[in-house]
Amino acid sequence: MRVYFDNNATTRVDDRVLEEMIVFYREKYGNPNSAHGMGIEANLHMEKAREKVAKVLGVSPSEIFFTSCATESINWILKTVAETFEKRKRTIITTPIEHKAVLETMKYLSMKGFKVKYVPVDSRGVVKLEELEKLVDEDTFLVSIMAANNEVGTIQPVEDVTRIVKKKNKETLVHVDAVQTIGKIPFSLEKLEVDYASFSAHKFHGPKGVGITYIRKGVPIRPLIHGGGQERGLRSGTQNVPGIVGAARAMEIAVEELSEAAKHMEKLRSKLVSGLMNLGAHIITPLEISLPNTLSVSFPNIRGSTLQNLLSGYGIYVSTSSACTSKDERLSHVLDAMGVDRRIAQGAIRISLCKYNTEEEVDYFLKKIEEILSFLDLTGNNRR
Ligand SMILES: Cc1ncc(COP(=O)(O)O)c(C=O)c1O
Repeated sequence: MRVYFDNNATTRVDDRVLEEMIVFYREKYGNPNSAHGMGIEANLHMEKAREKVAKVLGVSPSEIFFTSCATESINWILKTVAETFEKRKRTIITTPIEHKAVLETMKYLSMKGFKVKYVPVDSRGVVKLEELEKLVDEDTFLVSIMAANNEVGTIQPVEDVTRIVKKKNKETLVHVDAVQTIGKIPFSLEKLEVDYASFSAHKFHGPKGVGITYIRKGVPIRPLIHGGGQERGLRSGTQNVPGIVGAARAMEIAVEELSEAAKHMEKLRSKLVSGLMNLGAHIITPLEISLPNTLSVSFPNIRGSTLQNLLSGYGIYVSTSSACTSKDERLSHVLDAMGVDRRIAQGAIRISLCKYNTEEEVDYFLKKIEEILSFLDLTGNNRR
């Protein structure tokens, strides 16, 4: 049996998405920037995809730009917005629990002479709004916050964040890393005072290699990648038409089937929570304010990486922290910022579910965890 419980890292492409994409490899493979019939055809489908994405997010198609991944979208926004403000304002604010795509870009900006401020989070991983209010000042040109955390699943009060930021300084712009929201919780930009947002198709049963960037009409932005002037002169490079078509279809499906999928994942997660608690696990994820698919748990006396390896031997795939950093033995920066006890943090594994997971998989997982625990108790190996 193969059990894939690492859906915050990436997801299986939905068959319906794959089916739509294949046509654009086999038949409609024109370059969307070519002036002839095949180019026009590809362009038409790409623009239809842009319209679909815009509709789902409640914005205008002219505010949607396609990139190669969310990491590119985030780099693009943070670096070029900083560049446009360079001579007037130099403070940028974020949180310590962001994805490395944000944190490493912030490090780069700091090296370039920008002042990066971090708003602390509480023990559940929720940003401290009163601290945010204190930090935003006249010099703050951008606040970047994630809508939901990839490691523990905590959902941020994005609406309160934007309200507080704009109240304190109406010129401060807001970027939301919304990568983990689609297909898990309702997320629309329609009523949010957000200026930029980033998404990634491979996180919601779409293909790898497609980032979706929202840039509100009229806000500052410059190209990060220069060349042929695609994406209205702001992101050069021939667009990934099959990927873009797939991304739009995946987003449409994710939103149409959200309530059913969320209920299903929540049900499986509840079963996992009670099963794991019976085995002595410590639940890290703040269940009531988190993504329904995410569960960060820790067992005393077993390293998360050891448990991950043993589970992998049974064909069960979980992660110890985010996929980009899980080969790194250092403690998770997210758990550290939440003030999680070192022993608990060392034992943490992340289970992240999707619509395809089943009760049988949960039962198999719980059975194998129990076997591993009793084996370790018997042998006394692998203890910290
Ligand atoms: C919250 C968050 N932001 C950004 C990213 C980066 O996305 P991509 O893989 O599309 O670059 C990820 C992926 O792990 C993520 O979870």
